[in-house]
Amino acid sequence: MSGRTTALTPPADAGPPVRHPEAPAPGEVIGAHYENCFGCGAGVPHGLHLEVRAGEGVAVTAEFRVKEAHQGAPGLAHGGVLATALDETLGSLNWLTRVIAVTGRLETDFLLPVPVDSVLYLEAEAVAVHHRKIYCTATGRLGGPEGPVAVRADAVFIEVKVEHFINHGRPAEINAALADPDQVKVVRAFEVNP
Ligand SMILES: CCCCCCCC(=O)SCCNC(=O)CCNC(=O)[C@H](O)C(C)(C)COP(=O)(O)OP(=O)(O)OC[C@H]1O[C@@H](n2cnc3c(N)ncnc32)[C@H](O)[C@@H]1OP(=O)(O)O
Repeated sequence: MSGRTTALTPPADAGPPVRHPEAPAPGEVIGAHYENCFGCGAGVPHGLHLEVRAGEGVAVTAEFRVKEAHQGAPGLAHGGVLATALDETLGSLNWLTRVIAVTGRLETDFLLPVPVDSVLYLEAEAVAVHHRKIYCTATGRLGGPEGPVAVRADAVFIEVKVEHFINHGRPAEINAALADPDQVKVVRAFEVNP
């Protein structure tokens, strides 16, 4: 055992998440953070193409239309794809706090089958912060933002430095992302505070 705690329940001395003063206004489309991101990028033909909007506090909403390329069983979304949709929505919270963080733990409940062509209405919220750990939760509903919950997740994201990506990412993509003349795109590729 490493001795480190991976629990999804915040410790008693955890604090509230803090919305960055320049976070997008509630209702504003946040947009893709990186065009080659499988979750949100327009450059990935079979990607999820999530459209994420800022919510109140440290919360976001997103919509994901399930396509044929996302099947597991015939006519139904693959569970791993649904977990990806939850993960990507949770990852978008980074842009509201302007903290760079990656998924450490993601625990998912699959409650209802999700058919191809249906729209999953996603919502994610950061609930607590303890040092580098951000505790957050997400749901995906069918039929509308108030519909029945089909999938849900609890997660712990871990704050990292931008070096996490620069040291571990394939150099071709890292160099291309850093070379983009659009500085907002550069910082968003790594969800870094500009
Ligand atoms: C740019 C944004 C894109 C968003 C896309 C959607 C989000 C994603 O999918 S991100 C990609 C998937 N995730 C990854 O690739 C992460 C891979 N893992 C890692 O790189 C490392 O394990 C990392 C950085 C998470 C932690 O490593 P390290 O920095 O050494 O942390 P470490 O010092 O061990 O632990 C720090 C704290 O985090 C906690 N922690 C570490 N790992 C976990 C875990 N898996 N679960 C819960 N807590 C954890 C530790 O308990 C410790 O807490 P405390 O301070 O209370 O003791």
